[in-house]
Amino acid sequence: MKKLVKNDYENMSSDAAAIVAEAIRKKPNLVLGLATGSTPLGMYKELIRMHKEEGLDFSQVITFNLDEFCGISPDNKHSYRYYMYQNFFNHVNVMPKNIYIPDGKAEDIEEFCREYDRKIEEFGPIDLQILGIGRNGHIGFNEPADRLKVDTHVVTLAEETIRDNGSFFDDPLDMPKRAITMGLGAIMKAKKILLLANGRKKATIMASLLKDRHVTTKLPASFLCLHPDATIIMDREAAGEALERKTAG
Ligand SMILES: N[C@@H]1[C@@H](O)[C@H](O)[C@@H](COP(=O)(O)O)O[C@@H]1O
Repeated sequence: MKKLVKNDYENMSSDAAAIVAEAIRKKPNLVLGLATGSTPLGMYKELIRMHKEEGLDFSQVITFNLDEFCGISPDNKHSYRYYMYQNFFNHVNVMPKNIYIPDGKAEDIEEFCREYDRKIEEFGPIDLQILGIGRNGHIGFNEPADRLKVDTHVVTLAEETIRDNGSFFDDPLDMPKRAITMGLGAIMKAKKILLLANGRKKATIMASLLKDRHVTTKLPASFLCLHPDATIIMDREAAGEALERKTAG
């Protein structure tokens, strides 16, 4: 696993965007796995700038989002679909037919999950998967558990995740308790993985991930240690404890 420590959030974001842009220039019909949350916002902003100022072309790119809340309609401003359109898709030339995001309102959710995996297999494997990380080590919404699922599935969110995300809702009690997430299978089959982490609130989990070097279902991101081409880009704040522990030990 490659680790890059950048001075700040802006540098982390522009490095991530540069990696995405290079991949698209090499392969215009790139299959790109996308993440939500506050972490990749800077990367999306930079990619939009590159599209507008440098003509970065997304017209053949195929995107698969990692996750979506259950029971939330696509036009709900708290849905990840809404987030993706607001923060990225509305500002670049990704074709709507090439955008795949789990449907939190699917009537037959189990069948939807199977179909999502079939689509990933049809176009995939994912060439480049962008990931954030939860404070408990989740990737997508694969929460720490005794067993991690391979396929796209419905997950009951961890208390910590509900607390962390609840503040984005007008009433934190409206925060859905379940979500659809891509499983570890499609994530680990991605040819290249880029995990982004910034801010002090991620320092403890990054220290566990980088220092302990265990693979455990209790820290889903630890599986990235086994991936042949995974890179972590973090800012100094997120890397802080890992760097300190390294110096100390
Ligand atoms: N499901 C998402 C993840 O895909 C995201 O990476 C993570 C971190 O979020 P943030 O970037 O806001 O810290 O938690 C959310 O709950």
